Amino acid sequence: MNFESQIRDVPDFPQPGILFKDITPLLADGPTYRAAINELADFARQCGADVIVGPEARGYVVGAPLAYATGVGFVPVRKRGKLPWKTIGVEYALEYGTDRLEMHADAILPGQRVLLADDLLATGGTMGACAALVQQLGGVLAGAAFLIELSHLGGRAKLQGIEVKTLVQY
Ligand SMILES: O=P(O)(O)OC[C@H]1O[C@H](OP(=O)(O)OP(=O)(O)O)[C@H](O)[C@@H]1O
Ligand SMILES: Nc1ncnc2[nH]cnc12
Repeated sequence: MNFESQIRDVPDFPQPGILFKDITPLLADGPTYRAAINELADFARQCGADVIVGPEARGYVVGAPLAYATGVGFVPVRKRGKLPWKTIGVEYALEYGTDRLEMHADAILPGQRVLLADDLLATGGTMGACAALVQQLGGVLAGAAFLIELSHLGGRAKLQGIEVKTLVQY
């Protein structure tokens, strides 16, 4: 399946100098979206994932169908102030800005095998923060799955020791 042909480049979004990788054409094409999730689901099964963790918002369009496909649960990571229950949180840096990510304090059980999922790995700030949240709760990082990797931004360095699967690399 040619995933790359369904990813649109948008220069200077959301700010000058950023080449934004727009996945909405891929999501809008049913067979391509399904093939992408199926490929990442095979990886999730190989990792022996007990639960999928994904950050808002685009992490949900990868993480939630992966959870459904593999029959495990999904845990949302949200930006500050959005989760209703007791949370743990971590500050993180993005390719364009900084923010705080939070997870419910009871979301992961100690020893659970966690697969991290998102649409895109850039600097690794988001996934590094998700990994830190999982580790704070005693989860085991079983792997990390993405549609896209921007290799020149070196995000894998923030996921050392974790098996990483990406479908399209730039
Ligand atoms: O590897 P990084 O440098 O952390 O960048 C990747 C993250 O940036 C984007 O999310 P964004 O924070 O723009 O939020 P969104 O999903 O709500 O658009 C993307 O969906 C990843 O989560
Ligand atoms: N270049 C990029 N395109 C789309 N999403 C991103 N998240 C961080 N960097 C991005």
